Amino acid sequence: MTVLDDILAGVREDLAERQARVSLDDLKLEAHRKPDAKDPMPVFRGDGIAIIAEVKRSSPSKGPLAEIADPAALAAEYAEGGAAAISVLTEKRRFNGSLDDLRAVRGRVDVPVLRKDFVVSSYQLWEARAAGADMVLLIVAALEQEALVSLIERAHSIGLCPLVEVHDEEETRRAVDAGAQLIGVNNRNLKTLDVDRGTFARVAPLIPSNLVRVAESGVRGPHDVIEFARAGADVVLVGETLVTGSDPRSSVADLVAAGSHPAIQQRH
Ligand SMILES: O=P(O)(O)OC[C@@H](O)[C@@H](O)c1c[nH]c2ccccc12
Repeated sequence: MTVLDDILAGVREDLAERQARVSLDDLKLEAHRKPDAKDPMPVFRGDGIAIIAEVKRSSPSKGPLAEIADPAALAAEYAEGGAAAISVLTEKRRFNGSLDDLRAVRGRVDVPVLRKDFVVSSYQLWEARAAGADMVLLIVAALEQEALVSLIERAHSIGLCPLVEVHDEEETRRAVDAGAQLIGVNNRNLKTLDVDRGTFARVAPLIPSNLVRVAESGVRGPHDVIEFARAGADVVLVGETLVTGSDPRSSVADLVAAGSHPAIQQRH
């Protein structure tokens, strides 16, 4: 059993509990009352490298990372530093996240918000929209191809922008075939939790150049942003470095500045 299988088993149990408490119809009603979702794609395709900054309390590899007393205040600092979007972990058991964290962040920032979780059912897409998310993560390694295709389509129809996550060549082919427009290459293998920063550069060439490429995980600072940008990233997603650092606003600003370095060739 891989770490991912283990996480997914917990996710399914928690999901069944929520489904027993809140009907899909009620969720849909709540989702329809929300203002329209914000489309992150124009900014992701714009000048410079966009930074997605993550609210991450804990990780399966390291345990607790940071005491985040006020996730909305942290997200506001990220946005002030120039983050193009905010990612919020909502998985409970391994990441100590919640939809309450997402709602709090949504209430504070104007930039698009990503629900970072292990989505296996369209119920979770409605939950995301009802909590005010604009984007949702879909992990190829966690989904059969048919489910991946249908969750991508369903996300679009709800107004959510799916970020489709891969970590090898085969998963990348599946993501492209499934119609993903925004593909995240996770430098961390979710089956072993190992980080290999070479993953992005290896896999990115398989992503057609009209799609948007996101480099995820393992960013220690501006230097890594420049490396991923040189390897073809349009967007870089950063968590641990920001939550464990002392000044999230200026840390994000430094990453944003690195991403507009003149040595980086723009692809779009
Ligand atoms: O903390 P890091 O190494 O900067 O990584 C952030 C993000 O990429 C990571 O949290 C992540 C990427 N894909 C995921 C899928 C599920 C949970 C978490 C993740």
